[in-house]
Amino acid sequence: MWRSAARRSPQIRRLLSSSAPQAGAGAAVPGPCIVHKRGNDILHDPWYNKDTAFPMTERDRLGLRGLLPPRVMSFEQQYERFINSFRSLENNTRGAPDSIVALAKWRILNRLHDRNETLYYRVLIDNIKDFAPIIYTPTVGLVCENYSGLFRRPRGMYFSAKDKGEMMSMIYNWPAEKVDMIVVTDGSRILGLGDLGVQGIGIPIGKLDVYVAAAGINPQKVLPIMLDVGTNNEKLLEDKLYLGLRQPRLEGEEYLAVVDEFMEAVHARWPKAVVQFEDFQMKWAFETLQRYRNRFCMFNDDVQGTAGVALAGLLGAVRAQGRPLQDFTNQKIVVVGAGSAGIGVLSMAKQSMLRMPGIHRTGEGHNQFWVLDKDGLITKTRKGLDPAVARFARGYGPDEVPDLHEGASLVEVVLKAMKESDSPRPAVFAMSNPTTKAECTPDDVFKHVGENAIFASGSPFSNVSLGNGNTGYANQANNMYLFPGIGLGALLSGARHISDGMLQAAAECLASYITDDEIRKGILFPSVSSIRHITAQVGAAVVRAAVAEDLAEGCCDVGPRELGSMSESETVDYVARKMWYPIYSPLVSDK
Ligand SMILES: NC(=O)c1ccc[n+]([C@@H]2O[C@H](COP(=O)([O-])OP(=O)(O)OC[C@H]3O[C@@H](n4cnc5c(N)ncnc54)[C@H](O)[C@@H]3O)[C@@H](O)[C@H]2O)c1
Ligand SMILES: O=C(O)C[C@H](O)C(=O)O
Ligand SMILES: [Mg+2]
Repeated sequence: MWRSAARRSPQIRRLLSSSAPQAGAGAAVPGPCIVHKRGNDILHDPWYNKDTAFPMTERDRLGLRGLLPPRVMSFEQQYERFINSFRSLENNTRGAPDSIVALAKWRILNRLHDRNETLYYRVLIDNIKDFAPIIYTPTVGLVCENYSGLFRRPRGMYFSAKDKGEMMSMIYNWPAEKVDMIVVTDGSRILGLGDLGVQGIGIPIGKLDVYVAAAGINPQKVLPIMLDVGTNNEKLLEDKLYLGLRQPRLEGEEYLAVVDEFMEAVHARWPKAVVQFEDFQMKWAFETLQRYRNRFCMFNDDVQGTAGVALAGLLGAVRAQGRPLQDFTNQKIVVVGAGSAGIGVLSMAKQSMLRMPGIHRTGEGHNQFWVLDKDGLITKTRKGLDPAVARFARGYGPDEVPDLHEGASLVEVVLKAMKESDSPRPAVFAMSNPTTKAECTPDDVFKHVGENAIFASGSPFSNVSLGNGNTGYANQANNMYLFPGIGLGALLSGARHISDGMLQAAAECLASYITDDEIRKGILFPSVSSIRHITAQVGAAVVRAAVAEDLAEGCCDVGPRELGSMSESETVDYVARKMWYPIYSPLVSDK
């Protein structure tokens, strides 16, 4: 039933294998790179720095002779040296509290990032499964919580409420001439940790590291951004070390004026940059998405990226039950949390159901969704509902469960709404991040729901041994499987904006990635180790959808007509070839 053409293409596998030097680089021997500086300035620039790997000829050319120890190390030796020190750190911190170990690992990677980007991104790409939990979820949450204390040097840009009227010129302070990918937050809802104000900058940094590792976006062309409009976090406001504005958050028109000015400034300098909104509290997540999505090439990852990943997981759960995909329209779905993620998931699930062949429902009369927030089940009697949530409130109708009331608890909803469920494989997705905020663990699920359950979580967990040699799979349902491909596809297609069709194509591509055999075992998502391969597929699906909808304007010297004439596999090859790959280039000084 399900094609996995993507997986079976040996040509693409070869092209993208992360150990091959030509992977995504387009050439085994890199071309020279012109550098506008000399001597120590080069050693202190992580983009050009090669540490002890500068060959003697280059040391002479660039005024480096004598500034480094005489021995020239190879890239492979430097790589091994780093991995060895990382492994000794692991050994030396065994038994220490988890948070201490996590921060120590983050520090060693962060120091390499500050010093030598080529080596940093290569170790990240090659070890993405081990290192993603450090530079991304869950450790990035801990880093954000402790950001003001951990701060050593800035990364990215900071626009604050005090910069009103200045942003159009400030944007030119960024040293890179070209920026392709921006991730911006206002720090108001950092993972499940709440309002962390300026400290939320760790999230755009982590997301963009994933962009480089997964989508091969050139790290010189990424820009993490913090919009500091204040914080309502009392603890931070009182913290003497807090590095952000010590004022309550701007609200209403004042808030929107800051975001408007920022978006105009970005657009003026880099009209083709893709902007990803990340970790905005719900009201602003929806409002800014509506406000900008038809004017700029932007998307909200928590609403739209998450929705696609959850949809791929839900479709996988239908397949795991041995049912045809159309059966998705009969699945009962309970969503706990009526925020940007939960409502995003429901909207996309509903859209996908309505697109299924033979489905002509308007959605009003047919409702197999139950949504709860911190006050329990949401019904139409709830006062002051956000319009985005109101669409999913329970009311009265043929599909209503008569004895479920406003504010009913999760236990009541599951026991009553699911009473008649005949699902042989119930699926539980504990999507909240970081690990400490997960709704439940895989151990809980396989113990209480049964061995046939299907489990996924936002933060990584280990698989569970079920006895008799069987494994309960702990899938990671994280938007990292989609946002890199959405951003890359939007960039390479030169899309004017990011449409629902492009997002749907991304989700369907991810859903079709997994084979029937894997699905039967309860594996819903591929291993994070294949993230570059997945992203090439997702990116290509997004490019093709943009072309089909006539939204593509092309990128660099590849116009919409050429994109449109590419076959499916040629599009994947094209996307893969566009990926940057870390390799030392010969440096030539123009000074
Ligand atoms: N796995 C992923 O890829 C992914 C993507 C996006 C968000 N998330 C995570 O999902 C969580 C929610 O994100 P969001 O953007 O929807 O946040 P949000 O702040 O917009 O919404 C949170 C919602 O949860 C509800 N809630 C809080 N405590 C609750 C409780 N005890 N019981 C029931 N409902 C409760 C709130 O009422 C609100 O409706 C966060 O932890 C975030 O990190 C994960
Ligand atoms: O950052 C993540 O790991 C996923 C998601 O964007 C979140 O906000 O939790
Ligand atoms: Mg997020």
